[in-house]
Formats: sequence, C-alpha cells, structure tokens
Amino acid sequence: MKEVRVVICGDQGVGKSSLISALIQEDNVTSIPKVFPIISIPSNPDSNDDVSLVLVDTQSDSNEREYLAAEIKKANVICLVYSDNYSYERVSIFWLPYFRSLGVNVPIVLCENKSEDLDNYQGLHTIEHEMIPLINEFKEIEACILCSALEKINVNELFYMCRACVIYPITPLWDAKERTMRKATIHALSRIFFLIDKNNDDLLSVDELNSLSEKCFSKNLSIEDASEILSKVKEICPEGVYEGQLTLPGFLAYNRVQVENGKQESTWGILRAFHYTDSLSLDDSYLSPKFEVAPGQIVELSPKGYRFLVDLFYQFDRDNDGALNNEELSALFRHTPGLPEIWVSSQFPNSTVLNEHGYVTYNGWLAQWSMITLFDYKTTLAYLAYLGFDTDGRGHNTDALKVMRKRVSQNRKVSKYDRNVFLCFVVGSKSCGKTALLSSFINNNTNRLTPNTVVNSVEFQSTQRYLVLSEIGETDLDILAEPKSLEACDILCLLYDSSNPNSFSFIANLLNLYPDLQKIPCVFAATKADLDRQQQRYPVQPDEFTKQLGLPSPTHISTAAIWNTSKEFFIQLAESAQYPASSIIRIPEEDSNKTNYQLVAALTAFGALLLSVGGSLTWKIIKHQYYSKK
Ligand SMILES: Nc1nc2c(ncn2[C@@H]2O[C@H](COP(=O)(O)OP(=O)(O)OP(=O)(O)O)[C@@H](O)[C@H]2O)c(=O)[nH]1
Ligand SMILES: Nc1nc2c(ncn2[C@@H]2O[C@H](COP(=O)(O)OP(=O)(O)OP(=O)(O)O)[C@@H](O)[C@H]2O)c(=O)[nH]1
Ligand SMILES: [Ca+2]
Ligand SMILES: [Ca+2]
Repeated sequence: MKEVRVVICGDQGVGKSSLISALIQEDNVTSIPKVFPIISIPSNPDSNDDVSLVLVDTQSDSNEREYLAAEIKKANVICLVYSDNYSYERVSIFWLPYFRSLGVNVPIVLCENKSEDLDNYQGLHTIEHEMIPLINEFKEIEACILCSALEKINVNELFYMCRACVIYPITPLWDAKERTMRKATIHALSRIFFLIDKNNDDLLSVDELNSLSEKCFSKNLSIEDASEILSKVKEICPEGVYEGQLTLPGFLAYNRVQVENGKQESTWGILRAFHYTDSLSLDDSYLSPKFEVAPGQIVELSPKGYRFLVDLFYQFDRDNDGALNNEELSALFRHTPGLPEIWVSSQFPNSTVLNEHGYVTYNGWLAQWSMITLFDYKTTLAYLAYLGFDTDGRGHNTDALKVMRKRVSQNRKVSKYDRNVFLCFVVGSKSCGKTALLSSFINNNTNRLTPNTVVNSVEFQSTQRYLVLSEIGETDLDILAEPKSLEACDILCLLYDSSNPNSFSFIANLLNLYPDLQKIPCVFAATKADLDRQQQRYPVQPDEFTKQLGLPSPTHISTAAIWNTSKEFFIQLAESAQYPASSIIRIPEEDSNKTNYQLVAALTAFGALLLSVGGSLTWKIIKHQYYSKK
C-alpha cells in the first residue's frame, strides 16, 4: 500500500475542514475554506512504513451527494465527525446506514469534535454513553476519539488512528465484542515467543527481547526499556515475569495491553517481521519462496541447513538421550501445521533409524530431512519457515538448500557426483530378501514394519552421505517404465536369492523388459549368502552375466544375524551412486567370440518375446556378434 485515503464525513459545520486545517498547521482559522482540495501528506521519514496520508474533505449538501458517494467508495478509512446532539443522532440514523448502503466495508473512526470544554470526567461520560453504544451496534467503528480542532487537542492522534486502522488493522488482532485477543493472534504470538526463546527455557531473557527488538524495529532495547516493559507486565499480569524474564503469559499480556490501548502498531511490527499477513497466516512468498530449480536438477540441504537441523535436534532433545521421543517431537512441531503430509506418508519415524525405544536418533533425524528434501524440497522450505530457520541471522530460508548438478539421463558416465543424497531402487524376485535388506539398513531388528522406502546415513571417505532405499515390488514394476522415476534413480540394486534357482532370471529379464534400466548404474547382489547356494536356472550364471556387462560380480550378502555383511554393501551402493561411471553397463568391444556367443545364446533362449519388446541389450549384443568383425 502506498497511501491511506481518509475521507472525512459528517454533518454541516461539525468542523471537518477545521480538523484538516489543524493537522496541516494552518493557524489562521478564519481562512479555512469551505472545503479543502485533496491533500496528500507524505510519510514521516523516520516512520517504519512508506505510506502517505491522503485527506479528502467532503460536504454533506445534497447537491454534493454524488461526489461524496464516489469518494466514500474510494476510501481506505472513513473519519466520521460529529459535534453536538443533533449531529450525534445523525451518526446512527443517517451516516452509518448510509455507508452500509453504499456497500463499503472500511474501518470507521468516530470523532467528537469541539470537545475542548470537556474535562476528564465528562470525556469519560461521553465515551461511555455516546460512543460505546455505537461501537457495540456498528462493528465497522474501529476507534473513537474526542478532539478539538480549535484547541488542537488530539488532532494528530485522530489522523494517526485513521492511518493505523488501515496499516495496523485491529480487527484481525482483537475481538471487540469479547474484548480479547483473537485465537489466531495468540497462536502467532506464541509461535514467535517460541522462536525467539532460543535456549528453550520458556522465558524471554533481556538478551532475547533485545534480539526481538532488533529484528522487528531495528532498535536496540536499552536496559531501561527492558525493565520498563517488565515492570509494566508485572502490573498487568503477575505471573508474566519470572526471575527478571518474560513468560509467555507475560508476553501475551503485554501485547494485549498494547492492542487494547490502540498501540497495535508494535504488535503488528512483531507479527510482520515474522512474515504474518493481515489475515495472520504466514505469507505465501515466505512459505514458498522463489527458488530456481531446472528440470532434472536436484535439491539437497546445504551445510547451513544441516546446521539448523542439528541445532533444532539438540534444542529439543531435552532429556539428552540422543533421540527425539514423541513428546520432544511434538514440542518441536508444535508451532507448525503438524508433521508434514509427506513425512506421514513416508511412515516417519519408521522410515529411518530409531533407537531401542523406537525414538528417532540424531542420524535418523538428519536422514529423514535429507530424504524428504530430495523428494519434495518445497515441503522442506515451508517447514524451515515454520521452524524459523531465518530468525537468528542464518540468512534466507533458501540458504538452507542448495541446487545440485543435473542428473544426465542420457549420459550417466559422470565420473563423480558432488552430491550427498542418493536414491537407490531395490528390485528382485518375490521373497528374494528386499524388505530384509531395507530393514537391516535402518537397523530394524524389532518387529515393526519396514516401509518400502527408508533412509539412513552411510559414511565413506570420512563424509556422511544419505542413501534412500526404495523397494520396487513385483506389483510396482511399472515404475521402471516411467522416465521420470528412472531419472530420479541414482543407482539400481538388482537382487537375486542365491538359494533359489529361479531367482536370477527375474532380474536378467527385467533388464530386457525395461531397456532404459541399462542406462542407470547397477549393482548386482546375491542375497541369503548364509544358505546353500543353488545353480541358477538361467543359461548364463550370474558371475558370467555381470562380466558380460562389464560389471563386478554380484556381491554376496546376507541379513542373517551372524553373517550380516550388509554394512559394506550399503557403502558400495552409495559409492556406486556417487561414482556412476564404474557401475554403468558396458558391452566390451573386444571380448572373445566365445563368451559373446554364450550370452547371445542365453538371451535368445528366452525367445522372440524379449526381442519383440525391444530389449536393446539383446539387440546390442547380437549386433556386436554379427557386425564387429566388419
Ligand atoms: N469550538 C469549536 N469550534 C470549532 C471547532 N472546530 C471547528 N469549529 C467551528 O465550527 C465551524 C464549522 O467548521 P468547519 O471546519 O467549516 O466545519 P465543516 O464540517 O467543514 O463544515 P461544512 O464544510 O460546512 O460541512 C467553524 O465556525 C469553526 O470555527 C472546535 O474544535 N471547537
Ligand atoms: N536365511 C536368510 N533368509 C533371509 C535373508 N533375507 C531374507 N530372508 C528371508 O526371506 C524371506 C523373504 O524376505 P523378504 O525380505 O520379505 O523378501 P522380499 O523380497 O521383500 O519379498 P516380497 O516383498 O514379498 O517380494 C523372509 O522369510 C526372510 O526372513 C537372508 O539373508 N538369509
Ligand atoms: Ca529463553
Ligand atoms: Ca530425547
């Protein structure tokens, strides 16, 4: 808003023009025009806002009605003036119904002018007996004031009120009927209290109050200011101060008194610094700020983002057990709309590492955020806002994220990705041990259910990375046909059950059925290494098959307790994702005819069906066989 347009209305002779004249400091009262032209007063250079005040003088003569109506419709606020019994009666009989009939819905400031003779007692009487009944009847009246244009009493205050009604609307904050702060105001202020209470002791120290003042008003809070606030709070709310610090009830009481006394500007200053809109919701541009991400680019948390989440973890791990229990988690999310939808659907906290009591650990906490950010950075951005990333000088919320190099779907032969979070699809025949692998990844040896997507940290080269394992069951194989999901996949983990002779053919066929899989880095693994190994019913045994593809032999893994070798395997997966070139299928150019022949025989043994679905792997090998000699 660039200007606040005040239209000054009222019966003839109540002193409308005189009030304008008194405001603009014209002393020669006799020279007051019948009606002032429109006057614009620029904002005070040291005020917080850059909003000018536009004053529109009017006349109530019937031949001016059209102009009056047009101006009223353009008003941001109406200043309605009366000065005696007759003009007072006209306020409720004529003026207020008239505004309603015009369909305007702007705040009204009611002014009794010519009040220079009213002493304090009479003034109270006027307010109580004239004004309060009107306020109760007409909710559009936001404020009322006694003035004298002649003596210049309360004239600045009157126009300040008009301006404040628009810039610092009271209705969203204050329920005039109940004479209480609205619930939304209390929620917002409570959230702000929680955000500035950095040491989480439910008290605002003088230091914390000072940083609030700096953030909201760019002003240092002097010791005197602080003790003034504290003693004022003590007066109105004895439990509002505890050991020289402000409690939440005290903080709310202080704001309530400000609002009640028409000083809602300071409360709005606080709310707006924390990105609240006039409807007391967080600003959309704050919850979803501009953040450029090109298609195919990946978003991860930046070191600053991780730092914030680490601090948040320690701030809320009140019992210092290295995990967040349910109470600690709900305290952490208390001032957000609750656990994000995508966290719920990811089955958090079961999606990550929990301690023996089922509480999310430090690693699990960071891993979950890493995964969600990979899948849906917009939710992360919104929650960074709710949780107050930017409240203590960490920078803009988008500084918590970074955009990583594009995944190149056509050419994955990048030697190294400079990324920290990787997505791995786990595929394999029915019962080959996919879920068991995911469970062992998040150390789930209890009987809680393991979701089909889990995340944990993996450390190698003395750096923490995060690996997301996503199980693709037999019924979700169509995922492998979607270019989007393949693009998202960093590494394909192909499992077969080494104790089941019919298991390997499943993944071998898969590579033919979904030829685009061949562009993704692959790691083969044989599960259930603790059981007796069976020959695979497939024309080529797994070791030979992988050799033909230029890949290492399948890693033998087992999730059986005594055998658990999976830890190294997870590092292998993450490393292959980070250094994809070594795990990309390569058909060797100069291999002996014999081995090539074997593989061709193997693949063709599956018949025309596979060829007809366009298995490009098969095609490539055949081509090699027949044309390489030319
Ligand atoms: N005692 C007293 N007289 C005032 C005050 N303000 C205005 N007057 C007088 O009231 C009369 C009307 O004042 P205006 O400012 O012309 O009133 P208006 O509402 O603009 O009148 P119209 O333009 O005719 O509708 C003048 O004689 C003023 O001197 C005041 O605060 N106290
Ligand atoms: N001995 C042994 N058994 C295992 C191992 N891994 C899994 N199993 C068993 O194999 C069976 C199937 O394991 P799951 O993890 O459910 O296999 P899955 O691939 O997720 O199965 P589906 O989702 O039904 O396709 C279960 O009875 C597991 O206990 C292992 O390393 N060793
Ligand atoms: Ca504190
Ligand atoms: Ca804890």
